[in-house]
Amino acid sequence: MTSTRGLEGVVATQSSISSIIDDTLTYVGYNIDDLADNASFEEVIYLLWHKRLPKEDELAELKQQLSDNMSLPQEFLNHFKTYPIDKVHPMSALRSAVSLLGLYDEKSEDMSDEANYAKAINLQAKIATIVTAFARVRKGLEPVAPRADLGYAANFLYMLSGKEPEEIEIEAFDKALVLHADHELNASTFTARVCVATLSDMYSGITSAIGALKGPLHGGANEQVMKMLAEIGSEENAEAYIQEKLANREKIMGFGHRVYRQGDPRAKHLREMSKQLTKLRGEEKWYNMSIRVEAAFTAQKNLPPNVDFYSASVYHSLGIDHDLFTPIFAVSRVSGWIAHILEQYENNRLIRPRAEYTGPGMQKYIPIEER
Ligand SMILES: CC(=O)SCCNC(=O)CCNC(=O)[C@H](O)C(C)(C)COP(=O)(O)OP(=O)(O)OC[C@H]1O[C@@H](n2cnc3c(N)ncnc32)[C@H](O)[C@@H]1OP(=O)(O)O
Ligand SMILES: O=C([O-])CC(=O)C(=O)O
Repeated sequence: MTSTRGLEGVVATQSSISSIIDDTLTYVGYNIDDLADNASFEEVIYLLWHKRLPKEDELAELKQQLSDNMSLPQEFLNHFKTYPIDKVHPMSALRSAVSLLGLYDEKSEDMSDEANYAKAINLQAKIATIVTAFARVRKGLEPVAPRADLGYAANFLYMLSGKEPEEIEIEAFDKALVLHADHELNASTFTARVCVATLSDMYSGITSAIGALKGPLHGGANEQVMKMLAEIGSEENAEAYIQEKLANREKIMGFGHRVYRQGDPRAKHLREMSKQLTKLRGEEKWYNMSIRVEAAFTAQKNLPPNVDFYSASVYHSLGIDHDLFTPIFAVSRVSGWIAHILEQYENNRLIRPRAEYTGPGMQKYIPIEER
């Protein structure tokens, strides 16, 4: 029995949700470039959950269901406010809050299709409210209630700032949500599938997935990218900074990928968005710095930027706190996690691989006084 480090190249399941073939990403057969340019996040949610694009009335119904379920129960908010949330990372708060959400759902253990769909809507709708409420409560501000007349992306930005977002902000944020929604069997999606393959409930699956997304080798990289850009500080420092990090054999966050070889197709969209938004804000330095970091890094290592690299300067330009970048990834990716959880339930088998044992051979127990 031999093992493969990090399960590289191992095909662990079948899925008809998203594919990465020859560096091309598709959701249910639609190229991500096509979706990024044309689809709204709500359309993508529908696509991932139903494996087809919605008709107008179906999309309207989904939007209504999300809107109807966005508000958090007052008891939940009261409980949430008792956390020491000014001291914790928002991904830790989100992980615990999603777990808590399960306690407020009387049907959390009901495994019928209807109950699972209701859980899907509840999670997708409320995750935006949880992240934005957290962001405000930790600053001593009251949460802002969602507005029924706003779409998902607009509502997120509105609940975060309390101000009606500009059209360009809504479009950029919506596109970022589309780009992050699903990604085949990435670490957090695999985690969600492993969890629910024991026939555990959807809240448990999403809570586990949030824990996996949090790490800096996965979704947590976007926050680290912004930290790096802030450390670099000015465009002229980019090359020297990268040289020093590489000389110390440190990883540069936002570069490299387990599956893509020529590059992550999502990065070019985020690069363009970063260019536009930093210009709009008069803060081109973040884009210019990112371009110089990319050039300096790729001149040394053949590892192109991944989805996390340019999303950092995009979210920064939208005025979002840096430690909310990964929770925003979760707000989008929960749509993909849910699709994979539903697919897992549909044709379930326990996921239980083997380990190649590398410990000592058979030993005889030695009584404690003789050791
Ligand atoms: C949404 C997402 O999850 S996208 C990924 C987000 N994560 C990051 O951006 C973190 C930085 N990148 C990385 O750590 C990696 O590229 C990963 C985790 C994404 C992929 O990792 P793996 O496929 O396991 O590759 P692994 O980490 O083994 O790297 C292979 C080699 O490339 C190097 N390498 C990979 N990524 C980087 C990087 N970002 N900076 C410097 N070197 C790197 C490694 O040091 C290693 O070199 P070595 O063979 O000389 O030791
Ligand atoms: O697929 C991966 O390993 C990581 C990734 O890019 C994602 O989850 O979007």
